Amino acid sequence: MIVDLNLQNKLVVVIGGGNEAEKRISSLLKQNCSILVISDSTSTKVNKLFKAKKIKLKKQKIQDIRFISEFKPHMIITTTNDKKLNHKIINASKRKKIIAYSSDNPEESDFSNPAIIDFDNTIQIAIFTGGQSPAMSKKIKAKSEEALKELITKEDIAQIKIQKIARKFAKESIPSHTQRRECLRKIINDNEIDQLIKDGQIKDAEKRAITILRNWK
Ligand SMILES: C[C@@]1(CC(=O)O)C2=NC(=C\c3[nH]c(c(CCC(=O)O)c3CC(=O)O)Cc3[nH]c(c(CC(=O)O)c3CCC(=O)O)/C=C3\N/C(=C\2)[C@@H](CCC(=O)O)[C@]3(C)CC(=O)O)/[C@H]1CCC(=O)O
Ligand SMILES: NC(=O)c1ccc[n+]([C@@H]2O[C@H](COP(=O)([O-])OP(=O)(O)OC[C@H]3O[C@@H](n4cnc5c(N)ncnc54)[C@H](O)[C@@H]3O)[C@@H](O)[C@H]2O)c1
Repeated sequence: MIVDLNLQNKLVVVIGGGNEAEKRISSLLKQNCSILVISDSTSTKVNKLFKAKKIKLKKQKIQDIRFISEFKPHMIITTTNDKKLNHKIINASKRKKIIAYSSDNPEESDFSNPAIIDFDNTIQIAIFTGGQSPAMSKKIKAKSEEALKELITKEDIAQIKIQKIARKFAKESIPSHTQRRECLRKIINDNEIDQLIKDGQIKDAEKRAITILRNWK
């Protein structure tokens, strides 16, 4: 089942600082969570992220699971090339009811990582084969990305941003769920908003959406 984790303001500990850590960290960076990497050695990319203050880093070889009680993370991702250690960490996380992921142990991890096609940090499309073939996920991602770029336009992304503002306003000003839905649909299908977005007049498109909301009865 593909779900979206809410990691807002949570601490995520990543053990290991190699290739796999890089992949997991780059997904986490989009989540507005704190990231602490603990690893005895780190790749250039991980070092750069530390220098840019995007992540915290502890250069340390993990030998036991004391870091769990020390940092009390919400989630633990272990990416070391030491299978025994990864296993020890995932077992301890489970005992402590902490969400856990191990790069070499999909069966015992609490979640999986699909291949993600991202549009402007606004739309994410996931490709997943249920662990059958990561390489095929990668291939299908590359194929789909080209086709989807034709389908999903800048205008769609702008409309999503307008809808975000409009939904907040609608939740405060229109009490009925059915009416809110109708009003938001009207904004999506409004020709004037559509044209303003196409002309790059995003502020005016937002204003027009708010006018529709204000006049809704
Ligand atoms: C899609 C993607 C997303 C991402 O990683 O973010 C992803 N793997 C990617 C690439 C990739 N990974 C591997 C290869 C080499 C070929 C091969 O082995 O097949 C390639 C291809 C390449 O690199 O070219 C090796 C590998 N992968 C896993 C294991 C462990 C095991 O199977 O036990 C091993 C063996 C390690 C070893 O041999 O030591 C396990 C998983 N990999 C998953 C995701 C999950 C299932 C996803 C699904 O079913 O769709 C799962 C189950 C992990 C999970 O639970 O999250 C990303 C491409 C996306 C992109 O590039 O955008
Ligand atoms: N899920 C996937 O898609 C996928 C893909 C490739 C590899 N893997 C698996 O992920 C694991 C890691 O692969 P990688 O390519 O990132 O390896 P890597 O060698 O690039 O990185 C391993 C990192 O772990 C650190 N480390 C090792 N022992 C440690 C310890 N005791 N304490 C702290 N840090 C320690 C190393 O310093 C290094 O930074 C492998 O077990 C591999 O089988 C999974």
